[in-house]
Formats: sequence, structure tokens, C-alpha cells
Amino acid sequence: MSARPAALPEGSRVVIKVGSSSLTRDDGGLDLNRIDVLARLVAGMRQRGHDVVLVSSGAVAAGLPPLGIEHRPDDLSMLAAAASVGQGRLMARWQAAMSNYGVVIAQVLLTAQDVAVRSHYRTVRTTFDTLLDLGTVPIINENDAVATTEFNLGDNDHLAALVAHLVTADVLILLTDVDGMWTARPGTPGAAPIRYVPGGRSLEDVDVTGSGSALGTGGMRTKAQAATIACASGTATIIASADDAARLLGPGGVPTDLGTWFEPTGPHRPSRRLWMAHASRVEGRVLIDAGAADALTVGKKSLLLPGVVGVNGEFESGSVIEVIGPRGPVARGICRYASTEIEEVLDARGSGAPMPDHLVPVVHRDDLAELPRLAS
Ligand SMILES: Nc1ncnc2c1ncn2[C@@H]1O[C@H](COP(=O)(O)OP(=O)(O)O)[C@@H](O)[C@H]1O
Ligand SMILES: N[C@@H](CCC(=O)OP(=O)(O)O)C(=O)O
Repeated sequence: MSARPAALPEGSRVVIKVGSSSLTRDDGGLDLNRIDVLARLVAGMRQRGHDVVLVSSGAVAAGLPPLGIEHRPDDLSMLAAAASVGQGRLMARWQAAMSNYGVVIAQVLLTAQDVAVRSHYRTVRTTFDTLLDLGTVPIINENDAVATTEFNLGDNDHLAALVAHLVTADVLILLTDVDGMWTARPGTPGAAPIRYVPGGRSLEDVDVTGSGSALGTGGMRTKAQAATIACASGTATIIASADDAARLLGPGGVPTDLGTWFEPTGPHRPSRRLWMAHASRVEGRVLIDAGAADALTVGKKSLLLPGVVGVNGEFESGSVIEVIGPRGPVARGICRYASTEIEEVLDARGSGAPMPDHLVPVVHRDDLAELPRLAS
């Protein structure tokens, strides 16, 4: 079995995600000391030849005190409002801290749906490449003011994994308020830290169900999912405590006694498909039989009409749909038929009418993203 690496690869491209819980003080304000420490460490990494992209949560948390709101609201419009108040404040703090160390930052606010669209995906990739070529440190957050329930990613762990994919990062580092992933929520009797997750190790025995901190969103579940997504697209992932940032991001390598290191499970795959699989709004569902499921997953074929047994929801052609096999979701993809056209074909088949000769695939292979199995 390969051992856990003791350093970040030389000159590697690193995405660092900092959670709300690590950027805020107990009284709810932004933790300026934490931001300063991270800015110094990021500047050092840049000097050692790393490209660094930061995914910073904290807009909602930074927006609550000026609005006089004590607890993170559940209501989406209140969250959007708080984030709109807080995002500028958050960036002002990063700007002040980073400029002390000579680092130029760039703000990029993303929504999932934007990036799933081919032309936007290309534009965002080019923007990141240019920003990194220019030596800046892009700081990313979700564009909470415009992300609606259906479109939003909701947690920045997920966003960070997709950004890591977008910039073809070598390493994704998720900084949080716990020392990595444990077998169960720290404090649970018998829970112990997991230091290394080699490629084939399943996470099924890990209990990630404990809720996160008061200001964080996903707890460890979304971090496990982010690690699974990032590793599947060739990016090693580290989950660690922001309190250990100096030991983790400093020049001395990555001590093997802190955090959890996940080994990549697949090659780097620059593609829009990952965004389609994880970040796009699903407008309907197409149910398929076992033969069609095999054709997609084993045969790597397009989805054809004869394998379709049902359709849920109303959608136009060109919509992103989920493809459901007998054993659950198989893929997402862009459907070349409207739901009504599929229904007509199914009705005709049911009444024994001669089947029209449909040559167009329901979902072409080029527009299809298989869904990997995520941590539960
Ligand atoms: N198996 C586990 N290992 C570690 N932490 C866990 C586990 N299960 C649940 N947690 C919780 O996840 C929390 C971190 O998630 P969250 O509060 O969303 O952080 P962030 O704001 O950094 O995204 C920890 O404080 C911990 O209580
Ligand atoms: N976009 C939100 C981040 C939401 C989020 O994922 O927070 P966290 O779980 O703390 O990383 C914000 O800036 O407040």
C-alpha cells in the first residue's frame, strides 16, 4: 500500500477552501487574525512556486452583525441578503491582509448553473488561467445573491471540488474546525482520526452524519463528497483544521500526523461533464431499463429511445435531465427530446402502434456525465 505523502508536490497548483467556522470568531465577527495568518501562508506558497486559488466562505457570517441578526437564517432570501452585505466586507479583509504580503487578489463569484453551460465554462476556465498567469490569487465564493434554491450549490465544499477540477488543481485543501475526517464526529465515544484514504478505500464505514458548526453548512458529509469528486478528477484532497494551517501550508512539508489525506482515484479530466454531473439543475428524469443502464455504464454508449421506460417532469429539448436505471441514478445529460415527445413515443409503444424511426439519441454520449458513487 502506498504511504501518505509528506509534502505538497513541488510547484503544484493548490485550491484552499476556508469554511465559515474557521473565519469567524465566537461573537460572530470575522476573525481578522485568521485571515492575516492565511494571507501570509498563501504569500509564502506563491513564493515557493505554487499557484494558489482560495475558496472563501464567510459572506453570510460577515453580513449578519451589520444587519443585527444573531443566528444564521434558514430563509434563502435572508441568506442572499446577508451574503450581499457580507461579501464586500469579506473581500475588503482579504484585500487588506493579502496586500500586506504583496499579493494581488481577484474576486470570482460563481453559480453552478453558469458554469455548466458550455460557453460559460470555457470563459471561466480562461479567466482562471489568465488570473493565475498574471500571478494573482483568485478568491472564489458562490454568488449567493443570485443562486436560487434550484441552482445553488449551497455549500462551498462542493464548489471547491468543482473549482479544483476547473483549474486542474493538484491538491485541494479543505480547512475547517476539526482535525480532518474522523471515523465519527469528534467527541463520539471511540471516534478516531483517519489520516490517509488510499485510492480504493470506501468511506461507507465513516459516520459523517453529525451536523456541522452553527455557521457552517454541510458538516463532514459535504467534505467527504467534495473529496470524492476531487479525487475522481485527479486532485488529491486534504481535510484539516485551520488551526494547523501554519504547519500544513508552511515550507516544512505536510506533517503526516494532522488532517486527512485522500489519494486521487482517477486522472485529471478537463471537462464540462463534471459540472453537469454535480452542479447543474436537473429539469426532469428519464427512466431506463437494465439493458440501457449497462449500455451507458459498461458500453459507454449514447442513450437511445428503445431503452427508455418512463419520463418524469416537463422539460424542453436541450434540458439537463437525470437518467435513472433500475438501481438508481446512472447519469446526467442534455436531453435531445422534450418530455412530451418522449411521452408520445412511450404512448405509441404502449398501444402497439408502429414505432417511428427515431435516429436521434435521447442523450448523446458527448453530453452525458456518469454519476460516480458518492460517500453516503
Ligand atoms: N466524521 C466526522 N469527522 C469530523 N468532523 C465531523 C464528522 N461528522 C461530523 N463532523 C462535524 O463537521 C464539522 C465541520 O463542518 P462545518 O461546520 O460545515 O465546517 P466548515 O464551516 O469548515 O465548512 C465539525 O465541526 C464536526 O462537528
Ligand atoms: N457562500 C456562503 C458559504 C456557505 C458555506 O458553504 O459555508 P461553509 O460550510 O462554512 O463552507 C458564504 O459565503 O457564507
